[in-house]
Amino acid sequence: MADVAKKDVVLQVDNLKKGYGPVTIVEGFSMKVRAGEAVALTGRNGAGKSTVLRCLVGADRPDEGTVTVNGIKVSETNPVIRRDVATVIDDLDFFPDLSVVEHLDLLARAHGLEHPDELVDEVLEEVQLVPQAGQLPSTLSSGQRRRLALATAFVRPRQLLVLDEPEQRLDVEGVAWLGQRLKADLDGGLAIVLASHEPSLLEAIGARTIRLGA
Ligand SMILES: Nc1ncnc2c1ncn2[C@@H]1O[C@H](COP(=O)(O)OP(=O)(O)OP(=O)(O)O)[C@@H](O)[C@H]1O
Repeated sequence: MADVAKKDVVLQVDNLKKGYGPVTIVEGFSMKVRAGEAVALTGRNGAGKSTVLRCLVGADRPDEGTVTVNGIKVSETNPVIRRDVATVIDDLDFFPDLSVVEHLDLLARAHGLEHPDELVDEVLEEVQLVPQAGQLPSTLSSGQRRRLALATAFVRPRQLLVLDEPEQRLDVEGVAWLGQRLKADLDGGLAIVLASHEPSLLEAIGARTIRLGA
C-alpha cells in the first residue's frame, strides 16, 4: 500500500453529481485512483455503479463535478483519453460482420501496437477463443461474447481500465483467470476501476471498495 501511495494519480473524480430527470442517482462522489491500484464500486442493484462508470469514461456527462485522467478532463472524443482508457462496459458493441480475430486485429492495429499479430494470438489463447477465432460475434455463446469483450481491452494500450461487472457470465475458471490477469496488469502499473458483485474477484485483485447508495 505504501508503494501505491507514492504512485501517480491516474483518475481523479471531484464532487460528481448525476441524475436522470428529477431523480439524483449520485451526489458528492469523489475518489482518486493511482497507478497499480484497483477500486471497486459496490452496492445494490440500481445504486448508481454503472452511472458513475459511464461518467468516468465520458459516455455520460456529469451534472456537476469533474473527472480527469492523468490531469486531462475526460471526454469520449478526446484522442488522448481514448488512448489511455480501456473500457468494458457492456458486450453489445461488436461489428456484426467482423470475426473474433478480426475484432482484435482491428483494435491492435488501430492503436498502433508494434507486434499486433503476436499480441492478438496471445490474447486469443488467453481468453480461450482460439477455436472460435473465425466466428462472428452473433454465433458465440454469451460467456464467449463476454470473453471477447474482455479481450478487446487486452489488445490495446491502457493506463486506466474501467470494467462494469466483468465477471458476468464467466464460468468459475473464467473468473479465476480474470482475477489473475487483472492482478498482473495492476502489478504492471495499470489503474483499474470496476463495478462488481463478485467478492472472489475483488479479493484476487486486492481492490479497495467504495459502496454506493444505502
Ligand atoms: N438513462 C436513464 N434514464 C433514467 N434512469 C436511469 C437511466 N440510466 C440509469 N437510470 C437509473 O439510475 C439508477 C442507477 O442505475 P445504474 O445502472 O447506475 O445502477 P447499478 O448500481 O449499476 O445497478 P446494477 O447492480 O443493477 O447493475 C437506476 O435506478 C436506474 O433505473
